[in-house]
Amino acid sequence: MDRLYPAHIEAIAEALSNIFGENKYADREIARVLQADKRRGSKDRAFIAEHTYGVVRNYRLLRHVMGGSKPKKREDWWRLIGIHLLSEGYELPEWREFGDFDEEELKSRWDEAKAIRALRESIPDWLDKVGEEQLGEELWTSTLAALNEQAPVALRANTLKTTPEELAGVLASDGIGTEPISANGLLVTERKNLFATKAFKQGLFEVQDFSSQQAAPTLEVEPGQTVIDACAGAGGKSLHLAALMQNKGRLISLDIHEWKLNELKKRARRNGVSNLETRPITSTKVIKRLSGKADRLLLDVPCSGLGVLRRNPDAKWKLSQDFIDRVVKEQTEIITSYSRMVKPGGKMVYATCSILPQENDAQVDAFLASPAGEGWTLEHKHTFLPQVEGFDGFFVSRLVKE
Ligand SMILES: C[S@@+](CC[C@H](N)C(=O)[O-])C[C@H]1O[C@@H](n2cnc3c(N)ncnc32)[C@H](O)[C@@H]1O
Repeated sequence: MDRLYPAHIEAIAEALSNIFGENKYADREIARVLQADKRRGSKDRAFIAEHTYGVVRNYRLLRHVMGGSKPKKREDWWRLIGIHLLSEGYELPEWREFGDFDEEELKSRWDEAKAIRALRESIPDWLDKVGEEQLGEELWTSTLAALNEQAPVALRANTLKTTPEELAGVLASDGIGTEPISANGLLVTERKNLFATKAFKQGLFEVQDFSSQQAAPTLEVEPGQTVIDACAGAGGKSLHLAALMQNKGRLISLDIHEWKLNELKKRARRNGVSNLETRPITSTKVIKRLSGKADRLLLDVPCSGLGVLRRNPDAKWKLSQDFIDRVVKEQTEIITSYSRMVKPGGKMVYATCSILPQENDAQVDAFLASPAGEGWTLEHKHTFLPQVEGFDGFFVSRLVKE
C-alpha cells in the first residue's frame, strides 16, 4: 500500500469538488490538478488520478456509506475519499480532516448496499433501468460490474513507421512493459506517462483501446481506395485507416467540429500520414457533393458512451435520458443521409462505443428496413463487452451496398 500524503488527498478533494460541483469533465480536471504542481513524481500523479477516478466511479455507493448527503465542503470530500481508501484496504492516518469513522456503521451500510445493484455498482436508478430493459438482467448486471473496473491501456503500433515487435522493443528500453493483444495492438503492462516518450513524439504509436482498434480493419479498406471517415473527431480511427491504406488513395475525414479536425491534422503529421484531407461539415452540401464517391465509409457515430464508462466514469453522472434520446435521433439521421456517399459495391461500417442495442443492432435493423437502406445488406456485426473481451464496450457492423 502506498503511504498517504495530505497534499494528495487535498488534490483529489479539489478535483472532485470541481467534477461534481462545477460539472467539469474528470479527465480534464485531473489533468489540470496534476499540472498545477509539477514537482510530483509519476507515482504521486498515478495515485491522485487513480483515486479521483475511484471516487467518481463509486460516488453513489460511497455517499450511501457516508450517510447519504451530498458532499459540499472540503471536509465532506475528505470523508468521502477516506471511505473510498478504507474500501481499498488502506489504514487511515489520524488526520483531523478525515474526522472519526464509526467502522461498524460503515460496514453495515456497505452490506446494505451490496444487495442493491444500482447502489453496489454506483449508477443512477434511471440508467440502471435503461440497461436492464435493453440488455436483460443477467447481461446488464455482468456488463455493469465490468464497466466499473479500471480500464487497461492499449496501444496501436503505427505500421506506417514501425512494427509492433519493434515498438515493443523501443518501449521496453524506456522501461515500459507491453504484451501483444492483436495484429498491431499492445497492452501496456506497466503504467507510465506514454505521451512523454520519444516513441510517441515520433508517431510510432497511438493510445487506442483494443475494441476501438477493431473498427478500421472491419471496413476492409485497400490501398488506393476512396475512404470517408464521416465522424472523424480527432481522428483515432482515421489514423488507423491511413495506416491500413498504406498512405495510398484518398482518405477524407469529416466532422461537424473543425477544432477536432485541426487536432487530427496535427496527429496525422506526427503519424506520417500523407493521404488524408479534412473537411468540416458546415452544411448538408458537404455530404451531397460526396454522394456516390466512397468505396468505404466509416460512421463512428456520436453515442451515449456507455461502453467506455471505465475510461469516463463521470459520464454516469452527466448522462440523461434526454441526451440518449437525442443521440439516438442523430444516429438515425447520420446513417440515413451519410450512407448515400457510398458507391455501388462499396461498404460501410456503423460503430458506436455504446453497449445499448437501441444505439447498435436496432439502428442497423431500422436502417435496413428503411427506404435509405434499400439495396444494403448486413455482412458482419459484433458487440465487444468488457467482461468478455476485457476491453471497452463497442459495437461494429459492416454493411455492403449492391
Ligand atoms: C464517437 S466520436 C468519433 C471518434 C473518432 N472517430 C475517433 O476515433 O477518435 C463521434 C464524432 O461525431 C461528431 N459528430 C456529431 N454529430 C455529427 C454529424 N452530424 N456529422 C458528423 N459528425 C458528427 C462528433 O463531433 C464526434 O467527433
